[in-house]
Amino acid sequence: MSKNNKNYRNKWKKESNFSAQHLLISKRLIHDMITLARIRPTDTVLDIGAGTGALTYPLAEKAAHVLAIETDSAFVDRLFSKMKDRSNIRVKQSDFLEVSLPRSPFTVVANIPYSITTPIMGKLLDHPGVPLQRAVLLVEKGAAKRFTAVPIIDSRILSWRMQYEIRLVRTVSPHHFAPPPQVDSAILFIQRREDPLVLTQDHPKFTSLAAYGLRDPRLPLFAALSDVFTPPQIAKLVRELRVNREYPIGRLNEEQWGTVFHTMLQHVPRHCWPQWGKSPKGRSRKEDNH
Ligand SMILES: C[S@@+](CC[C@H](N)C(=O)[O-])C[C@H]1O[C@@H](n2cnc3c(N)ncnc32)[C@H](O)[C@@H]1O
Repeated sequence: MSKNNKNYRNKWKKESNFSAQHLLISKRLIHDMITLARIRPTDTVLDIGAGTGALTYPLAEKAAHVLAIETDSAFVDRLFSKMKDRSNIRVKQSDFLEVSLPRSPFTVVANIPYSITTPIMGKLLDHPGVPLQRAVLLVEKGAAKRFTAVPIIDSRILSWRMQYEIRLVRTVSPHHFAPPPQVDSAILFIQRREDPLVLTQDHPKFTSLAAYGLRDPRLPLFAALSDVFTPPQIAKLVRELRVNREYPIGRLNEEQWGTVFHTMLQHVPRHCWPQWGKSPKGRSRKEDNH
């Protein structure tokens, strides 16, 4: 390491006490993220892990309100000292995972702490009643790939994607940050679906079906769902899905899962629906052949 780099690292270490504080230093990237978020003058925007405000201040120029959440007290002091003339910024020194989310529609634009990416995603996306409209997040590239993977073999991610479109916009190299992280990052774009594939009130039923159906994503569809649907129902279902009964369940897309779910709601007696953490009771072969 060169002497300059060493000095820089030591200085940085003194300033922060958390090794994942990779601050954004690319004006271009900040501009691109905010443009992607299509902020309107009436919007409320959350900046999760605001750091020294690289995103917070430009966001405040576009939005009605910006809520900057940050745990590090040194960063919080800097955020306060720089916000004098900005009355639409609220700084909250808090763990994001402990914060109450707004009850009215909001957007998130953030370079989040990578160490808690999945808990952050879960807090934003697990409950469709949370009025998140859109999010533009910088995350580790590996995580972005996992959230946008095709086929979808993770039932929690599938449940998110029934409510939200999730897209990996582009890879971001480490030199956009100081200090640079050891991994590539990516811009993740999350947009609430105008027509969700599952209604908010049905979401818990869907998450139970998804967890059960994807318990082994390699299973052929007829075997994976044999406790839920009767053989004639499976035969009709696979025709609608335009696949054959041997098709691995882990290869269904979001729209196909929507069809499976709505067929279950319509034609399968309630006592045969999977319940969270339990196997379905099983279909008796004598049951009606809808
Ligand atoms: C990757 S840095 C981003 C900083 C800033 N947004 C930027 O782009 O320059 C992540 C920030 O999240 C903060 N942080 C870490 N854990 C947090 C948590 N649980 N809640 C809120 N902020 C957290 C860190 O202190 C750090 O400032």
